[in-house]
Amino acid sequence: MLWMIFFATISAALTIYLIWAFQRANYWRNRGVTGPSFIIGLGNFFELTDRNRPWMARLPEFTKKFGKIWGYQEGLYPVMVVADLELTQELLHKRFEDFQQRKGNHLLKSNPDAARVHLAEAWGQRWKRLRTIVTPQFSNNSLKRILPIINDSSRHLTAHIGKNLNKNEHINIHRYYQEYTMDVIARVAMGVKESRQWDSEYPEILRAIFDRNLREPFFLLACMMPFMKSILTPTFKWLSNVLKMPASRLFQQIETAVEERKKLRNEGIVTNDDFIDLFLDAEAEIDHKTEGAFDRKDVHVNRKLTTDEVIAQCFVFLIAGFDTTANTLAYVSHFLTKNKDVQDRLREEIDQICTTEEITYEQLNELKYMDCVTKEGLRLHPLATIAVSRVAERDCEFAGAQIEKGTIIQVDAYTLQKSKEIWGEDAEDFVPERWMNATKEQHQAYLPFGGGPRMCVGNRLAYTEEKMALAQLLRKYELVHAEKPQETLDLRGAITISPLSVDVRIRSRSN
Ligand code: HEM
Repeated sequence: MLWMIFFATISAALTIYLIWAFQRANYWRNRGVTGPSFIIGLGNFFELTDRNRPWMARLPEFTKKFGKIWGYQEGLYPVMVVADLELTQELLHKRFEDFQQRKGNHLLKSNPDAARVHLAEAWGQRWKRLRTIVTPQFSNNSLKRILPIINDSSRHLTAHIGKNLNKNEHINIHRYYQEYTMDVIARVAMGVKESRQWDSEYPEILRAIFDRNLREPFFLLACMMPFMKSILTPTFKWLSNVLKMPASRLFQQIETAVEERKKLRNEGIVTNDDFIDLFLDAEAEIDHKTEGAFDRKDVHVNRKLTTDEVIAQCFVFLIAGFDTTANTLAYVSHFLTKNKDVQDRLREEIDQICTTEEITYEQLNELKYMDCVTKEGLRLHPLATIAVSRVAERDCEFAGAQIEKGTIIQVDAYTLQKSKEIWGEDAEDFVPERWMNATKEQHQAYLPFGGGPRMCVGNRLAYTEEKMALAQLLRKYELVHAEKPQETLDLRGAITISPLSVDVRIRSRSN
């Protein structure tokens, strides 16, 4: 009898689920939006999680086929892709109140009122408060204050790379950049006292986080059964603590660092001037309770960050500061080995402007051709565009379709950044000079850091690190391609997009 009740309950639940999944499968068709075919319930899950064929870099294939507006499914979550400049402006800038949050990981995204919410996943009033507190840490003054650290870490990077000088074998320079960006962010955010390139466990932990396989049962179930999230997420987090998975190891390390710092501060010992200290001291200047657009009456708003919030912000900065900037440097290095004329011109500019051993903030700002080179690298490889997405706050109209609250809109930045309509016939080529006379439309179509109020908060830190590393490296060495030049790079990743390897030989300067 009990068995019968059990089977009847399971069959009823399965039938209800299937009816619902079938209905969700028609979400885009009912709205007249086309897109690739998918498996009911799973959606395009297997394409999205294929690390060997990064989904974001594949969006242009489908945009070409289905046009500038199309739809796909992440399990049962409907996603609209837009590759249209006006719609992108509308999404990111003009209709911020309708589209405040970005997509996030369906399994791990925290509840907005959870204790450990970080800036990238918060929304509403909580986001506004965090953003107000965090933004000053990336101002000109703050960047000037941390410049000696960036200078020092980039000199260590140059020394490490220099060990391969004039050798015949090539190195994968991407790994060196990962050590460098981790070094900078660990020193700036976590108060690590001195450079620890090739002697820190952080890069390994971070690599494991980015390289993790998203085709895991928990993530699959979270996509297929959003209603199970309240069980799946805590179970997964508990398991990852027990199994000491990389993200939870990182959280534990940050937790220890923050607790130790609090103890020292309580004893009156002033230690660092890093993000931990700044966040422990931070207070928002505005009382956001009074801001209508972000008012969520049931949320208790405190102007000081809690310890959990400090830990969460440090976590997101380590994650965001490590991989993105290292990838960017690796892509640019690839282009510099392929375009010797660009490398020579850049070195000339560096020689003219960076005349002192310690490179200053003002000198970095004067490197105009460097600006063009770094921008052009990010134009061709925007690498983090998965974050340029928004979620509808309410049922509303977008791109001519009536969409439901919770619908995800993903910008196809790869198409916009390589569109011949916008960039001309040489859109696919590496031409830094184009940035000297870039049009308004081109600036709008340049989205490696997203756009609008949620644009990447760390973009100026990323540019500063990148320019400093290239200036230090190129004034000493020449980057030459491996014996067998890489025409194109093998791309990998389901979150950000990384080159599998960027093979470079290091030579003494020829001039
Ligand atoms: C080349 C390097 C980088 C790239 C390409 C990049 C890219 C992005 C993108 C595309 C977004 C989403 C923007 C949007 O939704 O409109 C974002 C957000 C964010 N980035 Fe970056 N990023 C980089 C470096 C950094 C660094 C160095 C940090 C901090 C140390 C950082 C911290 C963040 C944070 C906290 C957010 C969330 C902002 C918010 O939601 O208010 N990023 N980044």
